[in-house]
Amino acid sequence: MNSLLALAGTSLLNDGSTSVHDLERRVPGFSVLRDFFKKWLRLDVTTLLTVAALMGAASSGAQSIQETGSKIYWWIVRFLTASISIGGSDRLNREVLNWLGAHVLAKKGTRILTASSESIRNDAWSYRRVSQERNDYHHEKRMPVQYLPTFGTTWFIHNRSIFMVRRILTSSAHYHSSWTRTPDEYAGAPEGDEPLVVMCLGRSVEPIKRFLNSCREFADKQREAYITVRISKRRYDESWDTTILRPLRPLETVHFDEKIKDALVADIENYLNVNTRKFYNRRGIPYRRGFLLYGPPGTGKTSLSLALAGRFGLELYLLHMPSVSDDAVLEKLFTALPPRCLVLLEDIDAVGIKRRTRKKDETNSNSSSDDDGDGDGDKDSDKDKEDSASDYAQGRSHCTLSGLLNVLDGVASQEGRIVLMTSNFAEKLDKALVRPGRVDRMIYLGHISPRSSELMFLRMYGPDADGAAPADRPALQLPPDELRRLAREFGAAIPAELFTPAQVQGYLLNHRDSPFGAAAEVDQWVRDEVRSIEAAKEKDRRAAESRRKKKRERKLRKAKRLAEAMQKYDSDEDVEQLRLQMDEAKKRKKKKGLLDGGGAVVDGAGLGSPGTAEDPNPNGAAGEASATPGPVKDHPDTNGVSEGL
Ligand SMILES: Nc1ncnc2c1ncn2[C@@H]1O[C@H](COP(=O)(O)OP(=O)(O)OP(=O)(O)O)[C@@H](O)[C@H]1O
Repeated sequence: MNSLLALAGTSLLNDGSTSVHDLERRVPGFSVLRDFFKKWLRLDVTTLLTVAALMGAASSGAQSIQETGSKIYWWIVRFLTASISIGGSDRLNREVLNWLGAHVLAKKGTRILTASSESIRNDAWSYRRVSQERNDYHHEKRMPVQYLPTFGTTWFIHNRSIFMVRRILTSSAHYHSSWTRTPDEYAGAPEGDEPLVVMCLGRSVEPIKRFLNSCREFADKQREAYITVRISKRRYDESWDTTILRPLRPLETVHFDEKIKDALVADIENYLNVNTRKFYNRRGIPYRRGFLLYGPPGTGKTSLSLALAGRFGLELYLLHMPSVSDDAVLEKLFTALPPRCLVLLEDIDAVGIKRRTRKKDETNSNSSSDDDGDGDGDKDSDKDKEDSASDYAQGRSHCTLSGLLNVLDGVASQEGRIVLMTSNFAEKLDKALVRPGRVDRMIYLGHISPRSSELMFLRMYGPDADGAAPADRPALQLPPDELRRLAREFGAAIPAELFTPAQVQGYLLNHRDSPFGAAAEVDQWVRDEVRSIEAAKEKDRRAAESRRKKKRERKLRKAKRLAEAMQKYDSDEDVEQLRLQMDEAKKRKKKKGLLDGGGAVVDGAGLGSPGTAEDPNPNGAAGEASATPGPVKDHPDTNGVSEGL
């Protein structure tokens, strides 16, 4: 086709008739085509081809001019500017873009932008919580739409220097744009991981370094009102791939025993002190600190962790243990932690519980299963299969306890970080996990006290932190004395150690616009809640009773079967033979049990197994904790932190 156009092009410049002849010679059938066009469409094909050829020549001329221009441009750029490039995944990349969004794009009236409704992805809480509902969403703030530079170059003046920032297109949008010749900025939206090149007119990189510092300072200021939470969202990815900003939560808004709170804050303050690090290093002690926050759901374990991160200006690295696929992933995530940060391991009891519980069950039901000898092994293996299928479905952790212990204080474990672990079932935790060095303090967060309920009431209806009336509810401006009186009444109506703070908060939220209503209806609410708690207890009691009854019946049936079998043996030899057979069956079963349950998981006496024969520590601190929801002892080797709301 190109040669045809070239030939046709020459035809206009040379003598027309010889060229047509030439064309006919080179393209057989050309004259037939020409006659057809002439007769039916009244068009002269030769002229059409000539015009097209001229346009092609002009375009390739323009292309080569463009290429030359581009070469000259880059030569000048290289000669006249200094530059620093920033990788797509570097945090600085995002900080530069944010700075440009706030300082350049908004002011310069740029016409080609990219928009994001989540300046930083905000979907960390989307992973499944298996056991309970959260009531935490009132803290979430909707992110305003943020406008950022799109692909290409943004130029601006900063501190009297001329800067250019190029956002480089690397993704599949490039393929489309080069294929369709669409300019990059119209071909697709940046995905957020495009590299940047920051250029500055002049031959020194110093102005760029200063500019990058400004971007960092600006980002720090923006962050002051937020906590940065980093999570690993993709199940089989080993990086902290998602960052979310959560509004700062003051420690005062997490209600529990003030003395314990102060002790905890002082402990962390002391740990973060530069002299403490030196102290640890000089004495060869690994510089790490671990805390276990435990108690029923909805008592503030997560809220306290977020508040502590805000209080100490630390980034929070959050791992929901049931979502961690295996030890290798856990190890890679821990290796990627920065030296100074707060790591929150949620629902730590999900690790290694299954094996322990199973083993315990086996021990408890040893005698009955021994007597059985009736193919329980098959049932066990079926149950194993069921369990792992359900693990898979529910996203339960496949990490082993030894894997977890290894990342907590193994050789490769990062120093200088604080680990907070949360658990609803501290009694199921292995002793190896909660030993000092891994867990230095255990803090029980329990049911709410009348005093904490009173404070929660004040927080709900009082003025905002800056002393202003609640901005969204200006009508709700109670005189301070009136507010305090209502809060006292409310607190007095809440029975001690019965409700979780989340329950009380839920009630108050339902009366968000009516402090008088909240105070007036609280007695009725308490009565209703107590009734439903008692109904639930009664239901549990009946279910337990029915389980016990069934177990008794099973045992009776077995005893009957045994007695019947015994009647068939009338000599001492027969009875002896029967005894030997039973012993043999018992041994077989024991051996099988050992093979099934042995070795993979480090087992230990649970915190909450006071008084069992195997438990070397029948009075273990958390054993008491689990037995009663009241104040609980601290780790025996640490200054006692015990807590009751
Ligand atoms: N001690 C508390 N003080 C103030 N608010 C609380 C407290 N405990 C819980 N809440 C409120 O209840 C909700 C749930 O709290 P949070 O998620 O911190 O509980 P949790 O103990 O971590 O629960 P889970 O064990 O289910 O993870 C939050 O909205 C929080 O504000």
